[in-house]
Amino acid sequence: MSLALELKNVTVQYQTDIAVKNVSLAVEEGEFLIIMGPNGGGKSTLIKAVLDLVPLTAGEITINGQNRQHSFGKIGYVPQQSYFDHKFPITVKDVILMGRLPAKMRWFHRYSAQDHEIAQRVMADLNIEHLAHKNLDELSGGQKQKVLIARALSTHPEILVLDEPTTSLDPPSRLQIYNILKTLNEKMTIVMISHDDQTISQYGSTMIYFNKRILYKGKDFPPQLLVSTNI
Ligand SMILES: Nc1ncnc2c1ncn2[C@@H]1O[C@H](COP(=O)(O)OP(=O)(O)OP(=O)(O)O)[C@@H](O)[C@H]1O
Repeated sequence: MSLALELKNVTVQYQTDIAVKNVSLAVEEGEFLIIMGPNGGGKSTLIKAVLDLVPLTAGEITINGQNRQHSFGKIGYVPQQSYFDHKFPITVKDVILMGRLPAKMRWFHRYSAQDHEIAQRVMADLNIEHLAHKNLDELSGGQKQKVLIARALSTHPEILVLDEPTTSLDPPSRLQIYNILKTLNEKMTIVMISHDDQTISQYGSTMIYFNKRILYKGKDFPPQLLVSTNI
């Protein structure tokens, strides 16, 4: 089995704060990796490092054996929902099309017929075609989350990275999102930050407990870790 993602001795430091400390991690193709850990423990920084959104202080990250800087389009990213200003007047289809924007955008970018076709297809896959012309702020939390997943899928990624995709969703909407992810996991590797310890047993193939470094990696969530590590 080949590696979808590999981190070797990765450190990320913000000014004086070390958020990720000398982390090494190998994620195999087809894994569903769940990252848990305390607030402020560096989980988001870890995935931002994978996405090339923060510079590495030390170490190396490869995506399918290639340096992370050559991974544009290979990773789909679903950020925390709070990233989006929900009052911003933008339609569902426009949000999904934005996922097709090239790494180096020109001033007047025109979406191609293929971009529109792909946006249509990912909306159909997630059963949200009927929402295409709605504004983002007209949607429920669960619908918004599906739109963000559709946007991430619009580049046909090999890895899908999600930052707490079910926060603030009710249990039925959570279940819908998890089931979508389970189906997607048949075709792609998934890396997801979650505070929902129910998730690991049913959906994740591996979990790590993270606080600046990996304190646990395995198949089960061990609650005693929270006590024994005093966090
Ligand atoms: N852009 C930044 N500049 C400076 N410090 C930052 C920046 N982003 C995060 N940090 C700091 O890095 C540490 C880790 O933050 P990070 O958001 O990665 O943690 P997290 O585990 O995702 O937290 P949460 O569960 O609350 O989302 C925190 O101390 C935070 O204040």
